[in-house]
Amino acid sequence: MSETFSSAAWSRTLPIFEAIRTMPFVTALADGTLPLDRFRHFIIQDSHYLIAFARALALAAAKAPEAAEIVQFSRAAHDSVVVERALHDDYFVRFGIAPEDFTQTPLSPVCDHYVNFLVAKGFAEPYPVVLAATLPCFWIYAEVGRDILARAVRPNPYDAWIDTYAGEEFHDVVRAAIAATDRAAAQADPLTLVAMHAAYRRACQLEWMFWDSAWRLADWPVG
Ligand SMILES: Cc1ncc(C[n+]2csc(CCO)c2C)c(N)n1
Repeated sequence: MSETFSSAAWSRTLPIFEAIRTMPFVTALADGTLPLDRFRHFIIQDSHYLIAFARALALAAAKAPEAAEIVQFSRAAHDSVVVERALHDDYFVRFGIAPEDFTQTPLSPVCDHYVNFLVAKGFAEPYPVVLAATLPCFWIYAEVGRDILARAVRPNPYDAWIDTYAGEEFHDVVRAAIAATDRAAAQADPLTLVAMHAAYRRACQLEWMFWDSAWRLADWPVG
């Protein structure tokens, strides 16, 4: 049998994953030394991001060829909004982010790019490419979560965040997203496969940039 899309995509982008694993934001999150302002920046931006991610998943659900996949991706869209609400109800309170801090903070340049990338793929591309664009969000997060868990210094101010993403329940969702993407790739023509790999790589790059943006407290250079 030929190699699956997911294993080819993972090995082609391994240097990006390695770069994410070792970046200052992720390292500081694991050892508990991450300055609060950087975590605050990250969760405010993530809150914006999760809504767009949900929209892209809902578009994937609408394009899915099988009823089971409509359920799978509309449930993932639902879960993404639930995670977003939990950020407000739990993390925003815990880390001292007032509702107006959120409403008055626009999307950072990187978040804006990632959001527009996901929504554009959702509207303009066929089902397999939409899945490839959304897969790194699931997969890289799960692997980074696992990796952080393995070296986390406990107790850690970010324990709750770490435990969510390293949990087995989340890994089941990730495995299902990988399997659906591989099924879609197995039916895809060569040009669609090329587009899938390009979308997957770009999303990996944006995952790296998202953490980096929070570490730098990045904002628009002119306002
Ligand atoms: C930039 C960024 N990338 C990935 C995730 C992870 N994530 C968010 S929702 C979801 C699936 C639905 O629960 C996953 C995997 C994130 N939070 N922020």
